[in-house]
Amino acid sequence: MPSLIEDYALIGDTHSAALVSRNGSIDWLCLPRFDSPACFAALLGDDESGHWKIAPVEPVLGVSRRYRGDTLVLETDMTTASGTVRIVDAMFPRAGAHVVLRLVECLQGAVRMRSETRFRFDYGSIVPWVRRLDEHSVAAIAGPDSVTLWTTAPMEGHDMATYAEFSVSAGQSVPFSLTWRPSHEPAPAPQDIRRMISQTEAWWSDWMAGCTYDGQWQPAVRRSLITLKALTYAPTGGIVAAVTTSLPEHIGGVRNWDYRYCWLRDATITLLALLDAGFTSEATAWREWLLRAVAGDPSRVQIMYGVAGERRLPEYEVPWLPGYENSSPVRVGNAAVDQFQLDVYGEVLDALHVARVAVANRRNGAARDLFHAGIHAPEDNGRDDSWPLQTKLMDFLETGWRKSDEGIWEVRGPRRHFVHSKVMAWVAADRAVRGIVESGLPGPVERWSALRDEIHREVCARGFDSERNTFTQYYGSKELDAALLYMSLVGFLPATDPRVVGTVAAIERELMEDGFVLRYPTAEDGAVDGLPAGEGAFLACTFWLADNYALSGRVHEAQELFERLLALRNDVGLLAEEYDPKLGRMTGNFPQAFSHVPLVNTARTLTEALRGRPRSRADRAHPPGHFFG
Ligand SMILES: OC[C@H]1O[C@H](O[C@H]2O[C@H](CO)[C@@H](O)[C@H](O)[C@H]2O)[C@H](O)[C@@H](O)[C@@H]1O
Repeated sequence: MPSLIEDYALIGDTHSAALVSRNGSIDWLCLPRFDSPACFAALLGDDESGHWKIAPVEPVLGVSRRYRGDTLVLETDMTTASGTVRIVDAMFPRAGAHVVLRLVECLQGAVRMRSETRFRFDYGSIVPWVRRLDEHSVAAIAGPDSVTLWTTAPMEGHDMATYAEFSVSAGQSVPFSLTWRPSHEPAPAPQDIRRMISQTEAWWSDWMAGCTYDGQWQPAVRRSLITLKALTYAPTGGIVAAVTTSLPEHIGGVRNWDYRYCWLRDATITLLALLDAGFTSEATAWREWLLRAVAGDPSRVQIMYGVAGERRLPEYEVPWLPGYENSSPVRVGNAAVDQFQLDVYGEVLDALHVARVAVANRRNGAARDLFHAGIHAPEDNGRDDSWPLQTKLMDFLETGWRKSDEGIWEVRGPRRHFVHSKVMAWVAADRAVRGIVESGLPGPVERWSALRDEIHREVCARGFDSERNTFTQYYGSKELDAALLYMSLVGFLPATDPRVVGTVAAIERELMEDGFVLRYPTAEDGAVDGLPAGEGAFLACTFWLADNYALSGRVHEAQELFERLLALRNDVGLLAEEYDPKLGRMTGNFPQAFSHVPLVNTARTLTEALRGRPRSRADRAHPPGHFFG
C-alpha cells in the first residue's frame, strides 16, 4: 500500500525526482528523466510495482524528518525500542550522474536495519534480470535500462527482490547508491557516497544563496522555491508541472493525469516566481527553451511540450497498475497536448514582458528600489530576441482570440468562450502594446491598442452577469469559475472594481468548501469538463482569493486564508495540486508547481499589503516611472 500523498518527501537532481515515504520507502522514481518510465512505481500500485525501502527491522515507534537547511537533502529519523537511526536521502545534481544516494546513520543505541529493493522497470511491468557484479553491487538490466545498487552491507536476492540486512550502532553509518545507466554502457565505479551527499548539500545551499526574497514567511517561500527548482530540467531549462502521473484529484476517481511535462502556463508562472526571487539563470534558460520549443508556425503553438521540447505526448492507459488507492486509469502522456488554450498566449507574452522590464530596470540602476530590492535580470545583451516571436503570436491572436477553447482547466468537454481565456488574450495585447509604448519596440501600436480595448469591452459585456453581479465561467453561462480571480492579478480590472468585488463575493458564496476554493462546479453529466463530478479544492485558486483580499484592502482575511493554506503543507513544506477538505487529505499530483508558485506570490503580495503597498503581478511589471501610474 502506498502512503498518504502528504506523507511523501521529494528528492531530485534537476533531471528527475523521487518520492520518499515517511517509512523510508522510495515509491516513485523515473530515470533518467522526469518523464522516463518509472523503475519504482509502488505509488500507483503496491510493493510489487517497484520500491526501495530502508527501515529498521523492529517496529518503528516514531518518525521525524526534515530537509537539511535550504537543500533537497532529506533526513528521516526513526526511533525503535533499541535506538534511533537517521536515513539521509538525496539525488546527486550533476549532469549525467543519475544517482540516488542513501546513508543510514545510527544516532543512538543499536538498530537492526533492512534494505528491500524491488526493481521493476517500465512502470512496474518488467521484472529485470538482476545479477551480482561484485561483493558490493548488483545490476538490474532490462531493455534499454540498467540500475546498479551499491552498498557496503551484504546483499542477497530472493522472492524477486534484493535484500541487505545489517546492524548499526551509535556513530556508525552504512552507505547505499543506486545509479542508472543505459544498459549497453559499463557499470559505474563505486563512489564516495558521504562526499557526494556533502556536495549535494553544498550545491543546493549555493543555489539558494542567490535568493533575494526578503518578505515574511521566509521558510515557506524558500522551501517552495527549492521545490520549483527541483521541477526544472537542467539540460534544457524546461519546467515540469509535477513529478508524478495519475495521483488522483478525487480518491478512487478517474481524474488522473500525467504532469511530467512542460506546460507553457505552469512553466511561465514558475519562471516569474523564480525571477521575482532573484533566480535569473533559470529565467534565461526557460526563455531559451521557450524560443526553441515554439519555433515555427505561431498558430501551431502547443500548450505543453516534453522537457526537451518534444511535441508528441500521446496519452495511454497503463492497465497493469491499479492506480493510487485504486484510482484508475493510470495515464502516461497527456491528450491535453492537442488542445487550444487561449490563455497561454497571455501567459507567455506577460512573462516575456516581465523579463524585458527586468532587463530595463537593471540597466537603470535607479529603478531598482522602485521595482523591488535585489532583482537581477536575465542576461542583458541589449536586444529582445523574443520580440519577433511575440509579434508572431500577436499576428495569430488578432483573429485567434475570437475562437472558443478548452481553457485553463483543459476541459475535455466542448470548447467554450471561457472568460478567463479572453482576459488572458487581453493580457497578451496589453503586454504587446506596452512593449511598443514603454520599451520602444516596433509594432502596430494603434491596431493592437484597438484590439486590447475591443477584448476588454467584449469581456465586460458578454462575460458579466449584471443580475448576479459577477463575471461568469464562459459567455452566456450562469456558472462561476475561480479562474476569474485572476482578472485583478493581471491588471484587467482593479481588485476594488465593483464587478470584481461582486465576482469575489459570488465565488465565496458558491465555490468555497470548508474555507477552500473549488475551481468550478463539477457536474455528474460532465457538461463542461467532460468528466464525472467531484474533486478537491484547488489550492492555486485559494491563493488567488487571498491575493484578491490583499489587493482590495481585506488584508486580515488575506492573512488568515494564507495561514490556512500554509497549514496544509506537509511536514517538509510540500503541497499537492488539490486538497479534499472532507477527507482532510491532499489530492492530485505532487508536489505541484501550480500550488507552490501562488504560495510564493501570495507571500509577496501579503508582505507588501502589510507594509501598506500591495501590488498585483501586473503592477510589479512596470518600468521605472510607470510604477503606480
Ligand atoms: O481537469 C482536466 C485536466 O486536468 C489536468 O490539467 C490541469 O493540470 C495542468 C498542469 O498543472 C494545468 O495547467 C491545468 O490548468 C489543470 O487543469 C490534465 O493535465 C489535463 O489533461 C486534464 O484535461
